[in-house]
Amino acid sequence: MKLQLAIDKLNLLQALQAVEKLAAYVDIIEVGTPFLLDAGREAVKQLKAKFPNKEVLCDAKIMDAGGYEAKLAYDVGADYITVLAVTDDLTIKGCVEEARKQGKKVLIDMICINDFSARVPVLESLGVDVIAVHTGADQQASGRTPLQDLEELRRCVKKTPIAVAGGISSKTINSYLAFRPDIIIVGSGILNSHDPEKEARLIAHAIKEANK
Ligand SMILES: O=C(CO)[C@H](O)[C@H](O)COP(=O)(O)O
Repeated sequence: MKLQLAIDKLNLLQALQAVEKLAAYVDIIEVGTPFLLDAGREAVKQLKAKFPNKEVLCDAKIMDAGGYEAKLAYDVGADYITVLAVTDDLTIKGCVEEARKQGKKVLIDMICINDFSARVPVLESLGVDVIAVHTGADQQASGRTPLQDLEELRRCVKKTPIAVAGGISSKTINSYLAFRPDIIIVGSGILNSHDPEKEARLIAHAIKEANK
């Protein structure tokens, strides 16, 4: 089980400084969508250059032009790109083909998918590397969490690694660990905490215990 740190609301300098302090606890560094809009591919490039032993995920939330957009991210050092499960299968296929060419990975974001039992087998047949349930920031504001979605994804998936994102913190992590996701994605839980290092340590410790 890996910890992915989602960086959404920092600028590039703040992100480089934050990862410097948190790197010991983190397996995957996520250039979140708002951060990508703010800093562009330079964020992926600089984080990969500064932390070559970490995986870097570019949360481009691709919706069209799959192969082309995936290549833009992989070419600057991304190990993973994200593509939305709601999009056309051809877009996902384009991302997977580019990933296979470059030895990289595709993470599918299930945001706004309601029928998991219909969509998950198709995604698995397309050869995606990770399927993630995700309660978005706007959905979180209405009180939703990704816990039930994770439970359902665990039931529907046959072979693909799974991930979970959406408002997770050290206080709630154990309920998610019970479903054994392969990647736990945490953003605001760590970066908005009054002590980000302590929060990252607590979460990494919970994951380490679950991995035993
Ligand atoms: O993809 C995202 C927003 O679209 C976030 O990166 C993801 O939800 C994790 O952040 P948080 O833990 O703050 O919810």
